[in-house]
Amino acid sequence: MHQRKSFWFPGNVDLTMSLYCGIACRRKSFWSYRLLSTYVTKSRYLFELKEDDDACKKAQQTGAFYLFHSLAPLLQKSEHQYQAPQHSLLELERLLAKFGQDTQRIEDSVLIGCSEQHEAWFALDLGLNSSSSINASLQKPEMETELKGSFMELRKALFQLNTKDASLLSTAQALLHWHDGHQFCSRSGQPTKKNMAGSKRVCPSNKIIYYPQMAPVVITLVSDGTRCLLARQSSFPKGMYSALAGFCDIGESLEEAVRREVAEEVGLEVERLQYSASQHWPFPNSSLMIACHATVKSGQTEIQVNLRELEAAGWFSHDEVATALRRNNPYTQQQNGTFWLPPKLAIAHQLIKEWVEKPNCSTLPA
Ligand SMILES: NC(=O)c1ccc[n+]([C@@H]2O[C@H](COP(=O)([O-])OP(=O)(O)OC[C@H]3O[C@@H](n4cnc5c(N)ncnc54)[C@H](O)[C@@H]3O)[C@@H](O)[C@H]2O)c1
Ligand SMILES: [Mg+2]
Repeated sequence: MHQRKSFWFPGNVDLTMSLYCGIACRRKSFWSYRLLSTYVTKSRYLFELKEDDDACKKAQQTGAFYLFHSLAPLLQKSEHQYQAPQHSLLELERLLAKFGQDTQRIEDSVLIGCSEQHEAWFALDLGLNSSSSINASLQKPEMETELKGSFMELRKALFQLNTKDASLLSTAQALLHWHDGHQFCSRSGQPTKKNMAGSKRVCPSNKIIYYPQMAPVVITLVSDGTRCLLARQSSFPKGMYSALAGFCDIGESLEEAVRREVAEEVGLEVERLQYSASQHWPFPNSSLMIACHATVKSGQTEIQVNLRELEAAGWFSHDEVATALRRNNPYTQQQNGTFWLPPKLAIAHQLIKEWVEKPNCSTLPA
């Protein structure tokens, strides 16, 4: 889920293949497609499915579907983990027929990715009211029995999924959630219509196009050179402390948002800033978490907690944080009363871990 530091070539992109592809594209010959890297052909295939409703419908024939009920993904338990089962179009049609539903409902599905072999992946919610089908939501317990799994709240399940499923289901849930909340045009009040892939909705009366949105959020680990600042909101699970987070205001740069949020929440001014990584976060609505390290001026470390935003904030030593990372088991720590950190999948955890490994990471002026 984490997008690492390089903006242009994330970790798994083969640079040689990308350069090769550049040459192939300029030649424009029939064999150029064969020279494109797997990643490029996959990206272009997904782009085609978003743009072309017929191609997307065709992709459903050989595609795989992830099922949801009222935004909770269908999961099956295997040993220590949960996994998200896939269903073929045929299996889905049979399931809908068994529950007296028409196959029109499949048009509510959204495209969430594809395999390297171009098997397209879709997500479909069987619990939300359907805009394509007149039938109401399907009964959850009956569906769970039939599907040999359970629809689990994503927030509870996310940390027990493998990285691929966690990322796919977060994308799927965010997209299904967005469609559910954008059924009508805010200008005309008329029902909007989604394209086959679910990458946009259009108002048929005035042609306004609505695209799925994410809110940018900055998350900052503030350090004074030797200690880092962790805080908690009253809504956090008992004992959990995290880095400072906040939504960007309209018109703000990333740097401005970091400075303002730190000032607002703990009354400090940051001096130096370094971008670390980013992450899509589906709760409560889609956010793009942008993680940074920042440093306060030495001697200006007195925290003034904004109690409208936070319950508590404090400076933690390198040893304290390193120890908390090593024993990061929320269940035992809640009982012991010791503080604990967000789970591995959350970008806050990665940011804190990065600081523990390299405490002087904030080097750029804010
Ligand atoms: N993945 C992670 O590691 C991680 C860690 C911490 C926080 N987060 C996420 O970051 C988000 C923001 O953190 P925060 O709650 O401290 O933000 P915040 O400090 O900006 O405070 C939230 C308040 O900001 C206002 N606000 C402004 N724009 C908003 C918008 N677009 N949507 C909702 N509220 C908006 C609301 O009044 C809201 O109550 C949260 O949704 C949280 O789930 C993720
Ligand atoms: Mg905040």
